[in-house]
Amino acid sequence: MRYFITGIDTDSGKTFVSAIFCEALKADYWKPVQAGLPRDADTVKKLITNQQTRIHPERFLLNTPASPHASAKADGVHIALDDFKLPDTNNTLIIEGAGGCLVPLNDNQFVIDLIRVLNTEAVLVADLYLGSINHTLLTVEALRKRNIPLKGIVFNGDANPESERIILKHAEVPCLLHISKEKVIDNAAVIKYADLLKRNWNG
Ligand SMILES: Nc1ncnc2c1ncn2[C@@H]1O[C@H](COP(=O)(O)OP(=O)(O)OP(=O)(O)O)[C@@H](O)[C@H]1O
Ligand SMILES: C[C@H](N)[C@H](N)CCCCCC(=O)O
Ligand SMILES: [Mg+2]
Repeated sequence: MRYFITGIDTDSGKTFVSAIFCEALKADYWKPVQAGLPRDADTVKKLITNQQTRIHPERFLLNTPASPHASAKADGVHIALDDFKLPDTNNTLIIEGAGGCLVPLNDNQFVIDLIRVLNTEAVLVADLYLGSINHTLLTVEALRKRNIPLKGIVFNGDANPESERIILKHAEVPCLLHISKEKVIDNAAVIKYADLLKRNWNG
């Protein structure tokens, strides 16, 4: 199985959630497009403690922390969907996107097109700021429109029961995990949430 961790925006918590999924499922990790440093792959490597997870190299490692289409242009590189080949592994694979679903890879193609061609289920990370209901439901609608299966939503941030209720009602998918604001993001935080995820996980 493979899961594409997407978010409702950049900085929604995809890397933290990817580390939690890798830890819970002892899964491999792949960030196909990294724009700027630090490498999310390095962050995940530091955050996990299981010995089974393998970190696969990025297909595009770009210099500028910007939208991949712009970051690629600055490096004189062109990203095309044909450039991506799934890493060679039999293990469960966690794939992390860049920013949200409609972040451009080039002038015509988006992260959401990469999710589709990689033929993966998506997991949506939704942080809970004011405005996130709209961003979350728009993302769900974009995934639906392209027939991309959505495994569920991970809510990230201080609990907001009314936001979560209305999102889940319309998204018609389960909440896989709820992450609170943590003082420190470290191995212990990842293990704590990996244990919670395993309780909710139905494979
Ligand atoms: N629940 C949380 N509590 C405290 N800090 C958090 C939490 N979730 C995420 N963060 C912090 O917020 C920042 C952004 O999170 P993260 O890097 O996971 O976002 P991202 O969605 O992966 O962004 P990108 O689009 O750049 O890949 C990081 O510094 C991360 O440690
Ligand atoms: C550099 C950053 N941390 C992400 N990797 C890329 C975010 C692209 C966001 C583009 C946008 O939606 O405006
Ligand atoms: Mg990230």
